[in-house]
Amino acid sequence: MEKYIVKNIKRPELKILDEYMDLSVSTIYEAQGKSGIMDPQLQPIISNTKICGPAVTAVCYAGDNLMIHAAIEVCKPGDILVITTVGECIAGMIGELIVTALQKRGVQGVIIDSAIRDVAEIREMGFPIWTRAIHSQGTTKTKGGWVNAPTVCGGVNVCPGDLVMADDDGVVVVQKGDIHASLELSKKRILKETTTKEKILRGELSLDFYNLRPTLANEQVVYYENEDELEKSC
Ligand SMILES: O=C([O-])CC(=O)C(=O)O
Ligand SMILES: [Mg+2]
Repeated sequence: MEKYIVKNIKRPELKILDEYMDLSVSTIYEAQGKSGIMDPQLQPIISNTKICGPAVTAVCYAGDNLMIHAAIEVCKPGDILVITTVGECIAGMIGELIVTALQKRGVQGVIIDSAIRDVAEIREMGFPIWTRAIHSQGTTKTKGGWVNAPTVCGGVNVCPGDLVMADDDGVVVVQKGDIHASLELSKKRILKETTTKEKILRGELSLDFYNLRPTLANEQVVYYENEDELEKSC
């Protein structure tokens, strides 16, 4: 299979990325019909952080980070580098030095379906990464692969230029062609949740406004007035 690097990709407009920043991973995932969410084992190394931007992808061979070095040159400010490997990999594919280079290019953050190292330093640098593992084992820089090829990260298809959002809840991907529709659906969901929250704050019970009492009855869940009544029935 031909190995390649695509230097220029189409990215979503900045205006729409700004609008997405008001959303969250869980909202987008729900609005997309419960899809696009990565494996929850990809965890953030810094909490209370949200990133949202176009995906640049790097596909490396396990234990070799040559294609990450090649990807750095292709990244533009605001990009999110999505790194996957051919073959399972728990070696520390990126560390403080690569993160220094990524920060210098204005990359917002990294999603990596393998491992990283130098975590204390990267936290200190305030650079957000969602990673499957942390491991000090080093890598080689000898094997060709792909930059800006379609890939699968954390179980989700990612194409270059897709929108990636990551926050404390995980990582979600919005395919390029769905960006406008997902935004509208997400906004609708936020409106609905705002109304629900207002009801909760007014003291309304979710059992009533979701009309869940018939469901409890259908599930044959029985109410007792107190523990004595329960004991008597046993
Ligand atoms: O150099 C590497 O291969 C990974 C690393 O530790 C760094 O980027 O600092
Ligand atoms: Mg290092």
